[in-house]
Amino acid sequence: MTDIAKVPCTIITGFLGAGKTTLVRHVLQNAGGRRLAVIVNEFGDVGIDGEILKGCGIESCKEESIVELSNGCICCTVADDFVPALEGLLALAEPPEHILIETSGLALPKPLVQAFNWPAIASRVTVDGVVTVVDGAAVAAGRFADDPEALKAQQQEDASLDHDNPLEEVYEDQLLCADLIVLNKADLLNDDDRQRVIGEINAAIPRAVKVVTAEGAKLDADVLLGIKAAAENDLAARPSHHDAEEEHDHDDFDTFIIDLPTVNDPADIVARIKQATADHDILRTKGFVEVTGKPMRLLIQGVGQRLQQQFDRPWKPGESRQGRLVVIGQHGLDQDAIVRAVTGA
Ligand SMILES: Nc1nc2c(ncn2[C@@H]2O[C@H](COP(=O)(O)OP(=O)(O)OP(=O)(O)O)[C@@H](O)[C@H]2O)c(=O)[nH]1
Repeated sequence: MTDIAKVPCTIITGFLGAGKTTLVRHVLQNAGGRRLAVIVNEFGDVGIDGEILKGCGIESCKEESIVELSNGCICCTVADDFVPALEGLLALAEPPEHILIETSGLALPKPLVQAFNWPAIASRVTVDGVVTVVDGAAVAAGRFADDPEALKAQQQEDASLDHDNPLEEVYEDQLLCADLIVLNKADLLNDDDRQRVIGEINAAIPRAVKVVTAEGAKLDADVLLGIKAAAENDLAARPSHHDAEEEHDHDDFDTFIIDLPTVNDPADIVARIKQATADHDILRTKGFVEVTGKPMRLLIQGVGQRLQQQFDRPWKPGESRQGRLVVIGQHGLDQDAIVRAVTGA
């Protein structure tokens, strides 16, 4: 049972680029009168997600209600960052009625749920639900499954190898913690793929969890909020690959930022990022760049080889127009080669 005196919090998790920020933005824009606040955590931050959310254009959604945590993955900075951020929101003159917490795409949600049992906050907040956003197209393409050929080669080399696929582990941890799963990017799935992916998700979770399909993460706030799971009291039902560990790290993944030169034609930089993504198996790119003669900056979002770009807002007076691109991939990225490929230098 959820204690009605506690402020409900919804944790929105899901792998890199699944559509978490898109979902949070949609909820903010369709809040149905709820006073919401957001804590948003980015891995490899150039402040893209926070800015997208602050630009939601809703009058009732004040900037002070959107807190960015960019000091690493939220699951590892609970004491230093997350708990103080939550306390800060609760101390606002008009405290939120519901808090959305967007984790980074590499965060494990369970340590965050556990944090709700910390004495400093335990009596004041509860996890209303863990919503896991899934990139349907990425799952359908086998992004998180083991590559059978690679696995065979690994095992031939060392039969005792405890096989470990970091992408799959993060993805599964996020599924296993869920109270609701949003199968997003339905526009990129045919009916057969959708059924297959739903079947795979259900098979991966030992308890019954509802899966809803969405495009652009457009779901009614009433579906997402008010689940009343009190997940912090239900940790045993949410197994994690990292249960046995005192601490975990994110060494399996690399991130770095590339300074981008001003471009004359957006098509060139987009083509270069696409090529670098393909050549180096990059998981996620996001950032912005100045285009010669344009008063707006160009926002670039890449999830695997699928790239989207749009002029998102005018440059602010006095603002640095230095373009920046965050690159995230599995450990071992060839940073120098990627910088050369993207900048054309
Ligand atoms: N085709 C398609 N693209 C989508 C959909 N939902 C989101 N996207 C796009 O996917 C990209 C990533 O979306 P985000 O909402 O930023 O994903 P995220 O999970 O917050 O990403 P990280 O915070 O980097 O992990 C953006 O370019 C979105 O426009 C969808 O339903 N269909």
